[in-house]
Amino acid sequence: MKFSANLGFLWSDRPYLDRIHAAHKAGFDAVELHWPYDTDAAEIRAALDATGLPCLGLNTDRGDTDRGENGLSALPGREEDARAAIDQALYYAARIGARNVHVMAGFAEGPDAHETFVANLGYACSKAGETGLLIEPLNRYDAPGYFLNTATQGKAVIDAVARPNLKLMFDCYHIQLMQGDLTHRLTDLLPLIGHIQIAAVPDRGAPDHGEIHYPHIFAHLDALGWQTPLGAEYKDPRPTDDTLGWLAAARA
Ligand SMILES: O=C(O)C(=O)[C@@H](O)CO
Ligand SMILES: [Mg+2]
Repeated sequence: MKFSANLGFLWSDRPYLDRIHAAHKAGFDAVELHWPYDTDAAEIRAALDATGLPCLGLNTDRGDTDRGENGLSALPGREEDARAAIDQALYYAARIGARNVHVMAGFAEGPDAHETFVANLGYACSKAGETGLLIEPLNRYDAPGYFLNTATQGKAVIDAVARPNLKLMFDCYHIQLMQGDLTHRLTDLLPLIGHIQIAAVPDRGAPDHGEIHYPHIFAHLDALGWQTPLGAEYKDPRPTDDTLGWLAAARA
């Protein structure tokens, strides 16, 4: 199994460029970013080229975080802002060679939000070119009021958009908190999944403790033929270099 370092969380005590080199030194196979927009894309690209690490993805801008926004694409009436965020993410992704853009839904509910999300995702699919698009259900404990909460709802949105370049970001941490049954769900949804992330449940630490026995998940994904690096997206109180025993164990 291969692994991607999510540099939104791992080594978050240092600048993005240093995080890429830290991930390389630690033996990760890829990296992924959250919101790298304050860092010059050419510099990120140079660090990726220097390390040989592919970048698996980044997120659309959240909007006005001072007002608590966490994505714009499911917000009725905010289509112009949502599409500007999609354009910005696709442009940045193309410059650094990122494989995917995660289009963030935001805090919204109801049929109008669903329709808005579907329309904005349709726009993103038309503009994405070679870049893949992802949507990610977030759990209700960390993100109460977020539009997209379950893999089941994610599938309904993907079915409604009906475009081959839109897939599900299956974050085992969020799905375990909302629905569980990870083994069957990964099997059933595999054709729709574009990226998989991991963290311990419920504390979102390194994937070496808690409710999810990750050696089983890794073996299961291996048996299913999954090859894309799994995104290590965890927040652990220890310095990142001290949390990587799970990575060594998975490699053994
Ligand atoms: O929180 C997560 O999980 C993510 O993957 C973020 O990129 C989106 O909030
Ligand atoms: Mg995630």
